[in-house]
Amino acid sequence: MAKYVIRGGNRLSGTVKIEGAKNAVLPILAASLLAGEGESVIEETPALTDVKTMSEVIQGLGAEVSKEDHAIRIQAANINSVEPSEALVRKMRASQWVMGSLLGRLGRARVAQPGGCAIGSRPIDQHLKGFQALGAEVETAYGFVEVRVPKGRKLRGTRIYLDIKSVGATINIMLAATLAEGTTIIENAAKEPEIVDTANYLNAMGAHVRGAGTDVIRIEGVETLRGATHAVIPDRITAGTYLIASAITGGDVYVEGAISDHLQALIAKLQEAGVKIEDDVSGIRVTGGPAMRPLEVKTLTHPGFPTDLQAQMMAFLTIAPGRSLVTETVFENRFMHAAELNRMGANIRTQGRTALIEGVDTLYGASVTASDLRAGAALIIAGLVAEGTTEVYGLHHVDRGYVDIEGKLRALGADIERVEED
Ligand SMILES: CC(=O)N[C@H]1[C@@H](OP(=O)(O)OP(=O)(O)OC[C@H]2O[C@@H](n3ccc(=O)[nH]c3=O)[C@H](O)[C@@H]2O)O[C@H](CO)[C@@H](O)[C@@H]1O
Ligand SMILES: C=C(OP(=O)(O)O)C(=O)O
Repeated sequence: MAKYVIRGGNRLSGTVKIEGAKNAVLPILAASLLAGEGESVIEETPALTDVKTMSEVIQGLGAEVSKEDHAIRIQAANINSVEPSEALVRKMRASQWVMGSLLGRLGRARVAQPGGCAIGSRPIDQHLKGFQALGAEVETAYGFVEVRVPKGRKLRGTRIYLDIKSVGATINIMLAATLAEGTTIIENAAKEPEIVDTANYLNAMGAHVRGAGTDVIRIEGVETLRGATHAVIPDRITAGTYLIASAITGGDVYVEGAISDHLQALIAKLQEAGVKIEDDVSGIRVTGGPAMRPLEVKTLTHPGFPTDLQAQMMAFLTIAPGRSLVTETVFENRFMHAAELNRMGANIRTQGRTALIEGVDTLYGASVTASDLRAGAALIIAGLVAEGTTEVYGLHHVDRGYVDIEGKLRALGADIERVEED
């Protein structure tokens, strides 16, 4: 079992470079299955376990996949399966996105049903509602979802209103609709930058997707798509994590590659807490901190405050003077880090979807466990300022979304090491 050992108290300073976004490269790899001809080259892909898993998922379906440096090359002409490996699908929820691509390309997909996870039950009813509206038959049985275009028919474009602004459903429906007959309009679509990036890749493949990044996405179906070269956008959640990590230590860090437009909600909140933020075309500089004032933070879909930065923000607020309030509106159970932060001396009370944080003067090192990816990031952030030594377990979660976080934090001056235990 691996753990991070962190001796808190060092101020971070220097430059950290941000890699490609996990949540963009995953749907883009799924989208690459839509290419009936030609090679796709996906550049700026981060070396994460989730990216490896998605590469294995599409490889298992017959795609030829090779990796060189930060690029992944995919040839999807000879897809020969509509059933991704159950073991891989169960490892990672994002593999649900191959459903949209396989349905669009081959008219059928059979995919293991995702279960709930540490942050909520996460149903996929909106994905399936969209596929049905496009004319697919949907059957769920024996732990699998099967979606199929009836014999002799094609997917037909239509108007789909999402009851919930779901990132996953917006992308899955967009993927299937690219090769449907006629025009699909997704209303109440999610607007995350990763959806825009996926749409940009689809358009480079020859798709006609307009409006990604707004509430209404319009997709005019085309006959075929071909491979394309695309560079993935920088990871706004990783960037936000380093901004918060620097701020809690009162540091001075330049987050290279971070796009301030993608991080407006976080930047506004850090500024409200008294942290100084400056941005230029190449990145964002954060100076000062920790928080001088408490905050009220409510997670929302983009451009609201991202749920994927909620845990890290909560860690930041544990030592903010006064009483902060965090409300989680996206996932129903995303506070498991609160109890672990309390083990480090924080004073957090959760009730339903709200967490009340009474700022304390000092956090103390403890042995804590990450329940999910961002909980892991939050515990590392707390460890950076805790008195004494913090041990963070559950690193397989952290490896899903952060490339060499210990090396990057060490380069900024943190005392952190990864220790492999028997
Ligand atoms: C790989 C990836 O990109 N994951 C991101 C994606 O997850 P994901 O795509 O799973 O998140 P969604 O936007 O779909 O989920 C938002 C909310 O809608 C609910 N819901 C969703 C679909 C559905 O059919 N029915 C339904 O009820 C979910 O349970 C959740 O409560 O967006 C989330 C919200 O920004 C991020 O936290 C995740 O990091
Ligand atoms: C929740 C996340 O990812 P996933 O949707 O893959 O679980 C995340 O990136 O914080």
